[in-house]
Amino acid sequence: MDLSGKIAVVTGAAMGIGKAITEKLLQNGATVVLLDVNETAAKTLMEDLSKQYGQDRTLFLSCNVESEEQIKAAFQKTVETFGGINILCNNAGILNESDWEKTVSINLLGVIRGTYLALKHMNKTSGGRGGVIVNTASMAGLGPLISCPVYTATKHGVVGFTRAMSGASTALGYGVRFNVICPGFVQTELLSDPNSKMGQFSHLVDVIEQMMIKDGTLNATEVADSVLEMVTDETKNGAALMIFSKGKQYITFPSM
Ligand SMILES: NC(=O)C1=CN([C@@H]2O[C@H](COP(=O)(O)OP(=O)(O)OC[C@H]3O[C@@H](n4cnc5c(N)ncnc54)[C@H](O)[C@@H]3O)[C@@H](O)[C@H]2O)C=CC1
Ligand SMILES: CCCCC/C=C\C=C\C(=O)C/C=C\C/C=C\CCCC(=O)O
Repeated sequence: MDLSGKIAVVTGAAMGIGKAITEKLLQNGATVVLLDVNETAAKTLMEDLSKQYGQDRTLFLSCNVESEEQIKAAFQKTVETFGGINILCNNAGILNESDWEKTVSINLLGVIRGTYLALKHMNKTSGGRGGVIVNTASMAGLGPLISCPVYTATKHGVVGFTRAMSGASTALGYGVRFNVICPGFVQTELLSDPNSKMGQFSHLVDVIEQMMIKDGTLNATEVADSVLEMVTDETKNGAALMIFSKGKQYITFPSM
């Protein structure tokens, strides 16, 4: 899939992995709409991006993925400005075991909200042009991060939702591919101040630190390379890609 002229929407685009995905898609010719709640970080990034890629290749819209109304308005604005949506990266996520309902609302419900609302514009059976949706899960979507049970649950949910949507989209002729990335530890803000984020499980931080030392860490650009692969490789549908510091591997799930 050639990305020139393609319209991509990235959630949680102002920082970390979302920022790296945005830059990767721009480098490869796409136009990118950045959605985020952090207006300060987004505005600084936008100044940079418009200098590098031109004002007409990017648009920032303040959008909280907890709000159906805000996502709907952001997609509507995207379609009015650029004519459609070809690519959606549901990437926004947090780690907060104390406010675990917010973690579910952003990490899992945000992906579901984003997907259903984007399909209204992308689904070929309702006048859309088809395309691809790539969701950001985590290695914690495949195995337990013991200090973060709710984060783990949301990421398992994202993996399951993506795979089921891939099957549904194929069966119903939506023309939309669905893939999911499962990165290991990535050097971003999400890893900062773990004690405060793990709530009642903060005494397990040492165990996670040992895991991190053993497994190593990725940088966000390495993760974005994998997103690009899943966007452009049209043979990938329903794929889950594990990304770790020593390489990457597509997951084989038991057949049902
Ligand atoms: N950093 C890591 O070790 C790993 C992160 N991930 C996942 O990658 C995704 C991105 O995380 P990072 O870049 O690491 O974190 P980050 O904290 O650096 O960036 C997250 C971005 O999402 C935005 N955001 C947060 N809540 C939002 C909301 N309600 N609506 C819209 N935007 C919102 C933030 O403002 C920020 O720009 C998350 O889904 C995370 O779970 C997955 C595996 C490992
Ligand atoms: C210094 C403490 C770091 C705190 C960790 C914070 C965030 C982690 C975010 C992730 O998405 C974690 C990524 C990878 C590890 C997850 C699970 C590993 C389980 C895999 C297994 O062994 O089965």
